[in-house]
Amino acid sequence: MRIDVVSIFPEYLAPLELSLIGKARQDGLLDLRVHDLRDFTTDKHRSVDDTPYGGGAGMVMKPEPWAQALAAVAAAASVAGAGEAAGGAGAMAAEPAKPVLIVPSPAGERFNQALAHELAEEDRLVFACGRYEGIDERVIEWAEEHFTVRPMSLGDYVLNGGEVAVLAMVEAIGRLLPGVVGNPDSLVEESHSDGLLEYPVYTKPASWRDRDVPAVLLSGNHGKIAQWRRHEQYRRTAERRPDLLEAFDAGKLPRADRTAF
Ligand SMILES: COc1ccc2nc(C(=O)O)sc2c1
Repeated sequence: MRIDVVSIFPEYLAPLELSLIGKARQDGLLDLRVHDLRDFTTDKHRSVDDTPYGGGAGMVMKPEPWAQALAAVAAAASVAGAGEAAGGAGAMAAEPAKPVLIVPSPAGERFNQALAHELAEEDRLVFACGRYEGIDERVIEWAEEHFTVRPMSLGDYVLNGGEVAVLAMVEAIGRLLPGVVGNPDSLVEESHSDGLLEYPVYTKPASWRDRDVPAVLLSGNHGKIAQWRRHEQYRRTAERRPDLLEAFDAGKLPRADRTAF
């Protein structure tokens, strides 16, 4: 997968050079490139914002730098994509699918684990990090010609810009790519992988500050352990995220067990 991120604060994306995502980049599992929006300005002040039409507080990001930056990214990525799609030199170049352009925004669709899995299947993702009061809306309209545009939000709160949302989304998506996480089994039983929150985990010592690990986990009875873990998932989800439980089919657990917590 190739990911391009455009931002006026490229250094904000430095954490993506660390840990699992950083290693995935070094191992060639993820081709992630960060671009400075100011490199696509033409004035001596490298300006990227201006006052809002209609008045109001704050500034709005100018459309032309964004169009220049996104067109450059689309062109570069499509060259790479065409090569891949055509199976190398000599073959007829297949028309690559339009990259997905994710625009972090409080006015976007809510990002979640299902979307992380969906986006992890894409060949290319482009992220446009807004700042100030946002990006001139005409950029989003124009971008539809070159991208599948998806405004996306981390949650019902407002950040100062898109970079923090991109850090979270790139980590959530990148860790799902083949080979990034050492043991792919660890992706199976984590929160939201099956619609429920994950069960509690414990390690040595078996007794710590007068608190003992649940005895079932020391029993060696794998059937009982699986049953206990499943029950804990339901209990935690009911306590902390009843909204998820509503979305989760009650038919997967006999009614009698559900009333147990
Ligand atoms: C101006 O760009 C912004 C501003 C706030 C904001 N908040 C987000 C969120 O996901 O909460 S994304 C985002 C982008």
